[in-house]
Amino acid sequence: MSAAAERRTDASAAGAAPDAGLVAELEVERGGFRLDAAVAVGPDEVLAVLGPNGSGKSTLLAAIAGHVPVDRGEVRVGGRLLGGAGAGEVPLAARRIGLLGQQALLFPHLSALENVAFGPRAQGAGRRDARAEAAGWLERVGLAGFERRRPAELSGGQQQRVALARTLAARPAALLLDEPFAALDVEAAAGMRRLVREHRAALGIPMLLVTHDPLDALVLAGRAAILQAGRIVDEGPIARVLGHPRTPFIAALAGVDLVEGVALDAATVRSDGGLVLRAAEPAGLVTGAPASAVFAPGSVHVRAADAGAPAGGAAAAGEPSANHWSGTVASLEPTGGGVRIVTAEQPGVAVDVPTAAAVALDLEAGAALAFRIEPADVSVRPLG
Ligand SMILES: Nc1ncnc2c1ncn2[C@@H]1O[C@H](COP(=O)(O)OP(=O)(O)OP(=O)(O)O)[C@@H](O)[C@H]1O
Repeated sequence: MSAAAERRTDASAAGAAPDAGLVAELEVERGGFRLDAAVAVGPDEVLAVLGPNGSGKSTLLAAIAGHVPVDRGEVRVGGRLLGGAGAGEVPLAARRIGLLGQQALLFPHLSALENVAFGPRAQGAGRRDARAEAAGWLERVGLAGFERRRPAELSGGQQQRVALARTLAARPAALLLDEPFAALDVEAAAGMRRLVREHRAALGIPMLLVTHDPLDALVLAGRAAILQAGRIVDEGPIARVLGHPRTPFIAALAGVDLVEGVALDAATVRSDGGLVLRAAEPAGLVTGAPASAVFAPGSVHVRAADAGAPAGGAAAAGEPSANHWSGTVASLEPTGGGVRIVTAEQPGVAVDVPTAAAVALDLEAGAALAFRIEPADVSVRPLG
């Protein structure tokens, strides 16, 4: 089995039979970059693909769609070989893998109707039938009456809806979306999100969604795979992947603090920076083994450090007590309804306080603060 296959995202874990959906195992070399990844998406499932810039998300989708050459691997939908190194003989149009990107990329010289009719025509439909089907799709995406307009006569949001209609009119067996909402304003993006959700559910086809927005993943997908430097480093139900991130990138995306260290006991993690975090429930940590703790920046209680008191509730022996720490303010950033505090002693840990608390604390750079978090607000896990 290839390294990619060993790391294949597991639709069966979500109750789906992977062979009935989209299964891709791919190795791609591209300008010094190497992608070695495998995904499995159930027949009626949405998998969100998240990852930092340059981690290979677009390359993964383009390789599945057959737009970049694949060194090794294959793409199957419903068990049919549709792409990959051995699929050279399957013409692109016959692969029936729909790819919708950030830009609509419509044919500029064709009307909206002719753009959408292109797929049915390429699949052998007669001119009249293809146009009737295209008109139906334009109506479904809310563009009845816009049939004769050229792309240049449509707004960006309307163009993207034509592109969605064009993709779906080609009756894809699988749908790949590469940040399709990124270039749209808030209202147009919300409309597109709703259309994608409705139509994908109606078609019952596997969908891969590349996004930078954790809300897109929450609203549209059931599972998420995290790509980093061309490899999938985490995969699972959205709630677990975002709720207890395994990488600093996802922790930042999900807006939580991730602290890595070693386990002191089954429920306690000590970071390299000396922070000791204990969860309310034992979580199967093995003493001395790598482990991580996660908490929301807003769940931390903050007070001014008592002059002359031991730092942050440290015990007499100098060992910090669990869930207490102290620090001096290194930076203060405004957040939605308050202030984000970062200390010089724990630069990787953000703490959020509401505006009223920030005012009461008289926050300023260099201020000495004491922090406390309830065990019930800490989640711990083994690392790796
Ligand atoms: N056409 C190309 N030719 C050569 N290398 C490319 C090409 N497109 C992308 N790459 C390289 O492949 C790597 C992965 O890029 P890719 O666009 O897949 O990442 P991404 O995760 O989608 O990034 P982003 O979030 O910025 O869109 C990058 O190192 C990039 O430089």
